[in-house]
Amino acid sequence: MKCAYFDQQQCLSCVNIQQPMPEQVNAKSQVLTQLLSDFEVEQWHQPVFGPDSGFRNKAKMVVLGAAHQPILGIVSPDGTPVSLCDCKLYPADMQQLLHRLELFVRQAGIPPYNVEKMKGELKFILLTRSQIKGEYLLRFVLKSHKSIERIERELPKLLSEFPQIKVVSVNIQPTHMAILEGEEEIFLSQETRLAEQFNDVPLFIRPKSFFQTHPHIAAQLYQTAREWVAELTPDSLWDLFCGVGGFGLHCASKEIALTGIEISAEAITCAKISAQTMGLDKVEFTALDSTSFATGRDAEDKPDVVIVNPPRRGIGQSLCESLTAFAPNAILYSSCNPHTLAKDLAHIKGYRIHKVQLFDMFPHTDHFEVLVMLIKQS
Ligand SMILES: C[S@@+](CC[C@H](N)C(=O)[O-])C[C@H]1O[C@@H](n2cnc3c(N)ncnc32)[C@H](O)[C@@H]1O
Ligand code: SF4
Repeated sequence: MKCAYFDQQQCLSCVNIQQPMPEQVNAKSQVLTQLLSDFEVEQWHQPVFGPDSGFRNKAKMVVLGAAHQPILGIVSPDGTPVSLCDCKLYPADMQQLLHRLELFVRQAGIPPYNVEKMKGELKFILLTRSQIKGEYLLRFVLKSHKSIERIERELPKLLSEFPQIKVVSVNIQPTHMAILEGEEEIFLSQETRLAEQFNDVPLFIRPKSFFQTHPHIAAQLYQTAREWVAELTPDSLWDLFCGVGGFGLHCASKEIALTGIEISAEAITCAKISAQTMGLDKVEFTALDSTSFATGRDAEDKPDVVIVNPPRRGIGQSLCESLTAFAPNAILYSSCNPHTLAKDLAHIKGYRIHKVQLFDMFPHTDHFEVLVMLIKQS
């Protein structure tokens, strides 16, 4: 794909953008094969990839420039601010809204936060789009409460032009640190969650809950997990690092019991609403650390299948040892980092690697998602 920002070295996020998608996916497959070369993989499934543009549902824009001329984008490698409202990773309607938000900041007269001078108010604009209805969750990350009134003053006009914006909130991030968001979240809309749907599963997105950034691929990933789990005909499942519940909710049913564990309380709230909407009652979602949850459980308690989908650091040795100890019939490991995946696989004992499939969740970058199915050795 062609990207003028990349060609002019203004944004270098998509390191592989000049390669056609099939070539990118081939290169990723080779990396994965190499990293798993110490293991015997019974079935390699065809990699899954999607369109090269318009796929991303989340924009994290740094607010730069000045109140009379704000810029939503990034600081380019040469230090100048660059507006990324035209970034082709976003669908066309999202690009249009990003432009309108630049105008919003100007009309509201909110001074962008200047990291060097440690002055200004507006740090980031975070925008998430649902693929099911093209609706939006819009968040303003501010240094203090000072500019909330200005946002409230301009908001009705924006919402009348873009009625698809359903949730609006302000996040207060008072520290100077390079973190994206703070503890305090103030809703400026009646609605507090964005409704999404992958396959036939209703999902909900709230501020501060992780959500997959490539709906087209995420839907196929969850569907594949559902099909692989169905082959195992389990009575009970654990979904560890479950986020808003995408994996577990695809695999559970009225008959199959599901326990979902996730550190973020916001995400657990979303998962519970989904389960209720789906009429699943053999489901329990709890906000806990996955390793603490799994440690010390006795074998009586063990589920037939465990799904894990950790952050980039992987599940770690301790959780690998717990899984080895209570030995469920199968483990599905969905990973966004094949390096930590390979390390973790070496620590899970007594399993064979039945299937592996690559999902190109992060096109144009070196990153990708892998789904692995482990079956207990008999
Ligand atoms: C890669 S995301 C996956 C989320 C979910 N499975 C999905 O498909 O959207 C990893 C999740 O792990 C959660 N997490 C991070 N550390 C955790 C921990 N120690 N225990 C439980 N969950 C954790 C994060 O909040 C995040 O939601
Ligand atoms: S993130 Fe957008 S602007 Fe940056 S290189 Fe990728 S496509 Fe281009």
